[in-house]
Amino acid sequence: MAKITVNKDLASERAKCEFNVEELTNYLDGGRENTARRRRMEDKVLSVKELRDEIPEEYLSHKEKYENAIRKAVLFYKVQKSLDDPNQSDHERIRNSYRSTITSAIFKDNSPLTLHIVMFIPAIIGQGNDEQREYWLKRAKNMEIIGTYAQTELGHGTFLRGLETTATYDPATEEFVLHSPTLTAYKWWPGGLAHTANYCVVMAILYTKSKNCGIQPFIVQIRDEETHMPLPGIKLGEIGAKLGYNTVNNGFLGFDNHRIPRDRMLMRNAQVSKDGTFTAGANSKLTYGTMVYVRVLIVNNMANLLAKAVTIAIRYSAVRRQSKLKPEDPEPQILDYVTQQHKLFIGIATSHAYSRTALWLWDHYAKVTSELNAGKLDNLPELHSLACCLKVLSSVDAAVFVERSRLACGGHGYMLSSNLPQTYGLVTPASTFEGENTVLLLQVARSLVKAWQQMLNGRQLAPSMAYLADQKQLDRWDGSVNGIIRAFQKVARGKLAFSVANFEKYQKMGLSREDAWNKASVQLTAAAESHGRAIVVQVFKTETDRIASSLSPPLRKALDQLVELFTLYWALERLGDLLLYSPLSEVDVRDMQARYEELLEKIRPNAVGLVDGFDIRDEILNSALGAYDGRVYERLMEEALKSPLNAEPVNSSFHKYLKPFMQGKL
Ligand SMILES: CC(C)(COP(=O)(O)OP(=O)(O)OC[C@H]1O[C@@H](n2cnc3c(N)ncnc32)[C@H](O)[C@@H]1OP(=O)(O)O)[C@@H](O)C(=O)NCCC(=O)NCCSC(=O)CCCCCCCCCCCCCCC(=O)O
Ligand SMILES: Cc1cc2nc3c(=O)[nH]c(=O)nc-3n(C[C@H](O)[C@H](O)[C@H](O)COP(=O)(O)OP(=O)(O)OC[C@H]3O[C@@H](n4cnc5c(N)ncnc54)[C@H](O)[C@@H]3O)c2cc1C
Repeated sequence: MAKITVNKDLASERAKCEFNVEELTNYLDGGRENTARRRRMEDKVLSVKELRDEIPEEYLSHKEKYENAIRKAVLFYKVQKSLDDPNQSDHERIRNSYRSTITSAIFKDNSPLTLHIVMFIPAIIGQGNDEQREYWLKRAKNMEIIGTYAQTELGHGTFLRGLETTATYDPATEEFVLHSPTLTAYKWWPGGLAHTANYCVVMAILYTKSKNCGIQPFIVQIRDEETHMPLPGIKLGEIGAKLGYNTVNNGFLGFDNHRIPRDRMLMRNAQVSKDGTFTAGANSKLTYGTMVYVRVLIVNNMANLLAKAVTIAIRYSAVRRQSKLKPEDPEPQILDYVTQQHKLFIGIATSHAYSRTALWLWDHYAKVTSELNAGKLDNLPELHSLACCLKVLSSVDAAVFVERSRLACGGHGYMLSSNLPQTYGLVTPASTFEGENTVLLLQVARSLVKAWQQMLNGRQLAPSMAYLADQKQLDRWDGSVNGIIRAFQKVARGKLAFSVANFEKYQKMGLSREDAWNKASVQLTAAAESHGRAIVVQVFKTETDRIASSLSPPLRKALDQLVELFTLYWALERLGDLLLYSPLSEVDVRDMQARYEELLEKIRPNAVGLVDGFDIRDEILNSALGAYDGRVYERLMEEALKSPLNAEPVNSSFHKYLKPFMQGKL
């Protein structure tokens, strides 16, 4: 194997790291065996040279990008399948692979099969009855059919009760007639829908016996299994170029009185019998279950994407030298500027925070799902609220800190060869998809207002909201991490109390409940955001304490520093709130600021070790700035030379346009 020459600044950073990087990687992976398994899988996938791109994806046309992505998706799926452990349950498989980012090595802009894996199969599992699961899952898991999740329409994404696609039951033929009555009823956005999928789960308003029975899921064939031609009564296409996700093949779909058999309605929750009698499920919101599942997955996805961005930016900042700190000294590494540390260390801490929170949420999701399967629905509202608020916070923070990582790399961060713009293109849509963030915060607010009323009635609250019932004042500011967590809870409680009071005041002033809610909604969403912050800091602290207790002291210390940095960062970001709702004094603020700056200094020698600990291979980072060896300038030049414009010294446009133009002949 060729010896790697590592940039000397990066090498000396690695030499001064105070903990064992491999121990950190094992901790993040959930044990040495998981690390080994992940690496074996990466080795195997990366050994398939056909999965690599010869020409950088960015130089392909839109059509070529799609075709190349499909070529790789098929191969990638086969390789992954050959590595599957058949003894693992779906839950274990997802839990054990939560740190797997290998998809990024193959697709800079995501796979056209993502929706098949992430939503189509889960929708069948969550919405299909036993018979339907037996039939459709086998076909979907064997890739005999490829599907997607078609819910959003041109006119409605958020407001599901406003969807216009209808599924009208015809008892004479025992069929549903799917129809898009208007242009705005066209399904719009589903990944893989345009040219990849031949089936999809369609969410449509069910009409039977002339009654609207709400949104129900239907499994619909949209293309012929042999020719892949759209079936009669189906209009299909691609929605066009986007900020990111360009290889995901997002599509549109319209129905012209398209008929499907009765057994194509997924009937786990609600049913339509042969004569058209509708039987409602135990809770109509169980139909929204696939979205809850994906919101839970998104939290982890955000942690992984942020880990990628911050690895690139920290390594680059160790290599890059610019300006002067002291006139007599050489130009320092830009990582020595405390403002640079302030921009980036929070990204490392945030990735850890959401990685821990995502696992905690996943286990909670698994517990509630098994309760639902046993007919116990009590914990569904809390799960919905938690999934909404953690999806919102993780997607907002990831977008902010990925973009900050890009900006922290100066001009080179703007290059696609840094892979930072594409990473931003992968995180930013998560603020919109799977429930637009403001809308989800309003769902959280709704659950908090309900909890507030339950508390006033002396009822017990769900565990994640129990702190709302803590009436005790926070008498003293002790500045400890646990003290700050309690202060965050006081902030959330105080903001909620204030928004509930205003909501009630607006109603007393004569506004309808709905108008009062709308008028109070800025405060309500702020309360929901604070509730989310309180949960994340608490889960980050308690889960780190729980899992890290057996680690070596130097690693334990480094992790504690990240927890403290995260807590202090948000305390300083939310000073106004803390001053309003906790006994914080000016002296305490100055003390927090000083501690925060001390922490940056303490973390500084470990910064490269911390991102090395994420253990994201060069092939996955896909970045000229972030590679392990730090050959930043050489790689930037190598990537520049791949530009098709560099294939010839003079471009033909010179003779065609520029020359005649400069000579006044054009
Ligand atoms: C919730 C809504 C906003 C409102 O719905 P309604 O109008 O029907 O509700 P009401 O206001 O009447 O009632 C509210 C009531 O219901 C409760 N409720 C609501 N939702 C739920 C729920 N899900 N579960 C339980 N309960 C629920 C709520 O609490 C209220 O109860 P009370 O009355 O008691 O107070 C709704 O309209 C809504 O959800 N809108 C959002 C729509 C949405 O989310 N659409 C998503 C479309 S699909 C999509 O966007 C796909 C995106 C692409 C995803 C790709 C992700 C990839 C990355 C992650 C995975 C990585 C893995 C990598 C794998 C690899 O590639 O290798
Ligand atoms: C990359 C990407 C992939 C996607 N993939 C899929 C897919 O595979 N399948 C699928 O079905 N869909 C998919 N979607 C669609 C996605 O789920 C919707 O875009 C999303 O749910 C938001 O809905 P909307 O676009 O209608 O936004 P809108 O609801 O129109 O939002 C616009 C603005 O209105 C505000 N707003 C709306 N309602 C309210 C309210 N009640 N109170 C206050 N403010 C409000 C929002 O806050 C926002 O500021 C995808 C979207 C993207 C970007």
